[in-house]
Amino acid sequence: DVNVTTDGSRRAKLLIYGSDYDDKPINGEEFDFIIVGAGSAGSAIANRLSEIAQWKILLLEAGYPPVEVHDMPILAPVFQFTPYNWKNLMEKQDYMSLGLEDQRMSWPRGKGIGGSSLINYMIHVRGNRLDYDKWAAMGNPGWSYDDLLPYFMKLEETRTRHQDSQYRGHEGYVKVEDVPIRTRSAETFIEALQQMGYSYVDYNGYQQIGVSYVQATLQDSRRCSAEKAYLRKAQERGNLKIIKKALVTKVIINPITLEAEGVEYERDGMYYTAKARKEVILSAGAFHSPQLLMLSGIGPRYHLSELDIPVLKDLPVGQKMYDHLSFPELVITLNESIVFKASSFGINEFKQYFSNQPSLISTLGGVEALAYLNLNLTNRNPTYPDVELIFMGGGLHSDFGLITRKTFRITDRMYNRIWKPIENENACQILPMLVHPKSYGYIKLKSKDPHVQPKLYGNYLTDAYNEDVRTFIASIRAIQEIIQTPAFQRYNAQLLDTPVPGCELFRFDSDPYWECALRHLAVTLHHQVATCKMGPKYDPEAIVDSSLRVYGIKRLRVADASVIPLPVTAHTNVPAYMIGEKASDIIKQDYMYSPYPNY
Ligand SMILES: Cc1cc2nc3c(=O)[nH]c(=O)nc-3n(C[C@H](O)[C@H](O)[C@H](O)COP(=O)(O)OP(=O)(O)OC[C@H]3O[C@@H](n4cnc5c(N)ncnc54)[C@H](O)[C@@H]3O)c2cc1C
Repeated sequence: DVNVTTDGSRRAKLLIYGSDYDDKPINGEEFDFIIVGAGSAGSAIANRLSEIAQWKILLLEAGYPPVEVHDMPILAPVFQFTPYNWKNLMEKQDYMSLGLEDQRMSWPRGKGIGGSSLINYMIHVRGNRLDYDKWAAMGNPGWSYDDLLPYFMKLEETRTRHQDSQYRGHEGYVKVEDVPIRTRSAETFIEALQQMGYSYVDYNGYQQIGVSYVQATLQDSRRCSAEKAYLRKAQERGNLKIIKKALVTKVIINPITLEAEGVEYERDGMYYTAKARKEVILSAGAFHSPQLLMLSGIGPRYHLSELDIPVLKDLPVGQKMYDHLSFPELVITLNESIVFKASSFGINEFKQYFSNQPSLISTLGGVEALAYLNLNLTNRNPTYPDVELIFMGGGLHSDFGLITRKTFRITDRMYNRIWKPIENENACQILPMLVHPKSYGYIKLKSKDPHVQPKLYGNYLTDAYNEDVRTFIASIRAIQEIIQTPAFQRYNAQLLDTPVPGCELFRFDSDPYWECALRHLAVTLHHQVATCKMGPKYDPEAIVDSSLRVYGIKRLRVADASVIPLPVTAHTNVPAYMIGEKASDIIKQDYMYSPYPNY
């Protein structure tokens, strides 16, 4: 039906690439601001800056506009196999990813108008008060939780049933909803944690420690991407030009004055330039903002010299990168059918979805509930979690190993041994995610050709005191306790005890066994940060100051997840939106007081 619409304004013609945002490349034109990357942060900035009618804004995006099926939350993992993913792989790491194809972890990133918010799982978490208070304490004025709360509230319209209203926004562009369908296994998870003494909380409100159904970045049970939230209306303003399929190849910097003057970009094999009267803002994400800085001569001197890139500013770009690692192997079998099953999925689900009834199509690829626990390992503050537990009312077996496990590159050998035998059983999964890892990786350029992806090093589970492994094992013990609660035992819940192939030599369930299992099957949940770290001038790792200006280069800022200095107790989409909202206000204030802000 070509008239099928999701919001009354767009038609199924969007199934064709690029039918919206029907742009033409421009050459040599001047804009007030050029934003690179239409992802979560870049879209927010484009919207907010274009509120100033006399400013002319250019937003350049390497990927395509979204299509109608992006709206369907259940398809989240599928987009990793499409051109909407940059499809990066982590470099091989010794004693890590032993159960993954070629021992290389998949590190997806969204490529399109909407960025990673087009392919993410829509889990809506802002993080803990102490995350942001740490940022401020590190010498970043204006970034404490109290400073940022107005932005977290401004960006969202919270529609969830349970909420701490005074902490939540109700008029923002990003819509936050409950998932309309829930399994009884998720109810059981909530009940189990309550039996262990945890409260049901709004984890985006007063207290994060506790348990909750997942809050989702959904609008009317459909994906609410950055494109939908921030760009659809804003592009109708006459002063915002969005160009798709525009790969920015470098920032043009005057080598004498060290001022950013514009950018060079490539589209369909042709090269163009655009000039910035005021500023260039990099919002190309945690892999590509550092890549672009380095390609433009801003980065570690030794590394740029290796590639014959003239050095304009020696900064430790990409030298530190934190990420959130998770472990998808903890499967719980149950004796009743209270989980998602592939057999319950059929044409009816589509009918329900298109007639705006609760439907399985609106589920977040199986993610149903979250719990935040303090295991007293990485910190002693009882209000500050060290682990997030992600409850899925199904698992890697639910789609017969055809999609989700392939997003993680789990080998056939692993899948066939662990998950295949339970494909027809009632089973759910709890994934622990380490929120404050001690280990960190880094990024390097592979080539000075902007079309070649950078090299990404995870360096997981390498911290000196093995704290990351110990925290993971403590979280596995916590999950074992959860399974033993009366709530779960009502269903005779059992942790699957098939040994991970390669770890049979260790006694099952011993600490060394779990470490071995982690080194085979731990995977990223795609929250890479800190590659263009924000910090004060005296911080030897800092790339941008607390106004997000690149040290030593005028008229150039970075505003996206790459500036996050330390891992947050969150998935990183909401923090990226917050950074976009805050950056826009900083920029507006700078230029409202003076046309030439004082660098
Ligand atoms: C598979 C997956 C699942 C996730 N699930 C969740 C979740 O459930 N909840 C959550 O909170 N977070 C989740 N995240 C993380 C979250 O979506 C990202 O952290 C967030 O979107 C990052 O925003 P950003 O603005 O920093 O970058 P992005 O949104 O990645 O945007 C960067 C944009 O820049 C463009 N770009 C890059 N280089 C260039 C160039 N040279 N020229 C022009 N354009 C360029 C890219 O194509 C992209 O559109 C997930 C991420 C992934 C990949």
